[in-house]
Amino acid sequence: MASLRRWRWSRGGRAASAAARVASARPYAWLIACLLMVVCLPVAANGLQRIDRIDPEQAAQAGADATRLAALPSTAFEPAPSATQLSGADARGRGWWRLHPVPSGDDRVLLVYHPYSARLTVLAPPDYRARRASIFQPPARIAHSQRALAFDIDAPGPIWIGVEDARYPLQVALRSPREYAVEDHAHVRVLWLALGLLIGVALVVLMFWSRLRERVYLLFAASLTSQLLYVLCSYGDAYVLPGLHWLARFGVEGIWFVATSSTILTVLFLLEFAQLRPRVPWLSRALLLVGGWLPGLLLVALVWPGPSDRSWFPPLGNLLLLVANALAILSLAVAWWRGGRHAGFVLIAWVPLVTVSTARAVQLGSGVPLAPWLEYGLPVMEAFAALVLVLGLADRMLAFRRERDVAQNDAQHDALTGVLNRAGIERELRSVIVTARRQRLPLSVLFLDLDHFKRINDNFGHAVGDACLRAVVAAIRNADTDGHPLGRIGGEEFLLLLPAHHRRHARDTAEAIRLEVETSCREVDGAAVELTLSIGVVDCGAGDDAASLIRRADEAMYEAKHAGRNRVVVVDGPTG
Ligand SMILES: Nc1nc2c(ncn2[C@@H]2O[C@H](COP(=O)(O)OP(=O)(O)OP(=O)(O)O)[C@@H](O)[C@H]2O)c(=O)[nH]1
Repeated sequence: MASLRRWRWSRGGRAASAAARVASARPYAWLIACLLMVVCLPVAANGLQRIDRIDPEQAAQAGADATRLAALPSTAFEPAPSATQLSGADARGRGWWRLHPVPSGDDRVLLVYHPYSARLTVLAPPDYRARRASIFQPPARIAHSQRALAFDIDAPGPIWIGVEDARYPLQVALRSPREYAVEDHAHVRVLWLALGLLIGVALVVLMFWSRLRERVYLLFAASLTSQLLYVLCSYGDAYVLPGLHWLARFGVEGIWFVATSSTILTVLFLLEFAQLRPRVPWLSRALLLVGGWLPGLLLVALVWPGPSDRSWFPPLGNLLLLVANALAILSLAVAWWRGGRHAGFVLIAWVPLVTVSTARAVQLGSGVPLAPWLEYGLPVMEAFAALVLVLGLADRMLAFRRERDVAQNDAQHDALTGVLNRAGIERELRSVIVTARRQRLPLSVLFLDLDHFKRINDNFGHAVGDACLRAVVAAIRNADTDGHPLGRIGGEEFLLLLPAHHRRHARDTAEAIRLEVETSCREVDGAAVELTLSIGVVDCGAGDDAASLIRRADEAMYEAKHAGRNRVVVVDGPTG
């Protein structure tokens, strides 16, 4: 046994060092490394010499009675093909087996892994009294996870196991209590690492929804929660968790209900998040039918009172899941190909998840034992998908923010000249007044108006008039190299804000602008326009607000007009 453990650990060690090499080669190779570790979780010899399958009819006649089972003729037993699993159950998942343990003087634990829907009856030495268990009937004192149903074996001798409702061959093993504890801890670590991630992401997404009230967040959180619940129920851990043990009363039908609800919620989330409806209308309709409406009908049929036989459910449910998965991948691929960036995110998240969930559906449907990679494939890939989709949500928020910024920019800027529009410059003025007051700094405002602009339009046309407005803005920027806030507040009227400028300093800037326009805007677009500016300058007084500053600057500009245009007029503040 010790050499076997050494071999196992050296195998795990080689896998880990190989994984480390991969990790240095690629940035996301840690994920592959994690998967390798999971796939290479130690598998011990199972402590059994042989398993015999008992003829179903003769086992039924003997009932759950070890004495009568032991008295069956040798023709009632046939060696099972494998000494690690209870294979050969009938179509309803029923059967009886006799286990021959490897002789040992130590106490051991009989483990039946991943029982899922199976209900067990175990007759074991020394007393051979019937002990019944399933994940829906957990023992009163829980010492381990529900990964395996465990029965203490205190004495040598054959063990009898009766199974009902098994959906695939069950793996069995006899281990020492210590070995059981070690392997169970390894399992709990891996499982709860993945589930913890899922829970964390679901909570964060729920918080986002509580503030943003966008349906896509709610659907995402609901999809994650239902996936989490499915893993917890199918692994049996839900039934030992406080607040969830009541789910045990629904048995395996409860698991089917959760699985189908999870498919529906996930499909609704995909449709919304990847914007499949506008991008791939036909495919999204088909997806909604196969992944939404039909599973919904199945759910209604499942809870509908009537005949208790629900064996029709798993094949139908699994079939719908497989078709919905295929449709989802196809829809996402087409949407991505048509430029849907978020469909790309979902594809990256979904392909591994769909692969493992399809494999799980095939495993459940075909009755092959649960493989180690598949045991953790589902929770690990769900956690991976959750993380990628959070990235996708962040990307979606970024795209919305960019759109909002563009809209905000458009709303505050003049399309013709690119400077702030009236609303934009007034907002800026209110802000610089507050700052100037807080910092006890001066603030000057220039009101600039083109002289005889009507004539330019009349003589040269509006196109030249527009070009003149752009030329004036360029000239103002040339003269005011510090790029102070500039806005167009009317047809040919501009406002320039000069924070930290005293009146005299502002007058110099205004004069420089006036001169620049006069000299550089004589000709625009080949037209001899001879542009000039009349400029009013005021500084911000104690009693000023944005409106009074603009009004006083406008009055100063009018004084410049009346004084003959092409000049700068500075007026004193109301209170100095
Ligand atoms: N090309 C062009 N013209 C505009 C635009 N907005 C307003 N205008 C014109 O600007 C002219 C403004 O004329 P007025 O208000 O009479 O002023 P003015 O001719 O410059 O005369 P003073 O200001 O007194 O020197 C009008 O003819 C408007 O049609 C614009 O975006 N493009």
